[in-house]
Amino acid sequence: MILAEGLTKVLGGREVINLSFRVEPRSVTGFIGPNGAGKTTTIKVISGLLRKTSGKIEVLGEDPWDNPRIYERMAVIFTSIYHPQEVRVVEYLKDLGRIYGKDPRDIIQEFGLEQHLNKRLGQLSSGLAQRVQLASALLKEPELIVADEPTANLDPKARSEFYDLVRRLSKRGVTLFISSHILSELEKVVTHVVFISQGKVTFSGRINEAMNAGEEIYLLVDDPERAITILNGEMEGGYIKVRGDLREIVNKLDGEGIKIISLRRYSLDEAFKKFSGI
Ligand SMILES: Nc1ncnc2c1ncn2[C@@H]1O[C@H](COP(=O)(O)OP(=O)(O)OP(=O)(O)O)[C@@H](O)[C@H]1O
Repeated sequence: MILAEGLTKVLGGREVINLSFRVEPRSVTGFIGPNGAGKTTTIKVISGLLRKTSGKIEVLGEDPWDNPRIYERMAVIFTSIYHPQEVRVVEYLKDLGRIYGKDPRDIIQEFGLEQHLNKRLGQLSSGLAQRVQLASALLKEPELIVADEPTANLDPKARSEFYDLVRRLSKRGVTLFISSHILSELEKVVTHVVFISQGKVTFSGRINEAMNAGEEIYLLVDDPERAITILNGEMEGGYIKVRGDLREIVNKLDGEGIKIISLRRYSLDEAFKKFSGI
C-alpha cells in the first residue's frame, strides 16, 4: 500500500528524513515517534503535499507527487479540519457527496451526525470535527486512510470513539496509517508499527514482534515485598519488574500463595524506547 525505500526530504538545508518501510494492505499501521522525528514531513510526502528529495515512495503503486489520481483512492486526515469555517456540516458533506457521486445520508447516520448538521465547521468541538473529517473521508470509499496525529486534540472519550471507528474501518478492509505519540490507545488498534526517531526508522514490523522484543514482565500482586524476594525482581511504579519465563514466574507465585492482580509484558511505549535507544 505504501512503500518507502531510502526516502529522503531536505528542508532548510537539512535532511530531516531518510526512511525505508512498508505498509501492508489491510493493516492498521502506527507511525510512532517523538515531536520533531519527521512524522508530519513523511505524511506530507505520502500525501503528495511535499515532493521527496530522493529515494522511492510508492502509494497504491504510484509516486504520489506525479500521480494525483491516487487521491481518488485515498484520504488524508490531519489534526484539524482545513475547510471554510462558516460552511455547515450538511452543506460540506453534500458537496463532497456530489463530488464523489455518493449520497451522504448513510454516512451521516453511521457517524451519528444527524443532530449536528446545521452547525458550522468552525463551531464544532475537536471530537466532532474529527468525526466529520472521518465521515467526509469515507465518502470517497478510500482504500487507504493516512492520518497525522488525528487524536491530538481529542479528550479520552473522543479518542476512544475515534479508535472504535478505526476498528470498524479496518474490518471493512480499509488500510490505515496513523501517526501518533499517544501510544497507550494506539496499542489496542494497530496490527503493525513503524518507529521513527530523528528521521530514521528504528523498527518496522508486526506489533507482536515489537512487543516480544521485551524481556521484562510487569506484575501487580497482593504481597509485593514477598514476591520481590521470591522472584528477585525490582519495583517500577506500582509494578514488580522481573525477567524470565512467564509460566515459571506464575507457578512460583502460585506455589507461595501470592495472588497476581494484573500482569503485562511490555507496552508500545517501552518497545519504542528500546528500539529508539531512549
Ligand atoms: N519547512 C521546514 N524547514 C526546515 N525544517 C523543517 C521544516 N518543517 C519541518 N522541519 C524540521 O524537520 C523535522 C521534522 O519535523 P516534522 O514536523 O516532520 O516532525 P514530527 O515528527 O511530525 O513532529 P511533531 O510531532 O512535532 O509534528 C523537525 O526537526 C523540524 O524542525
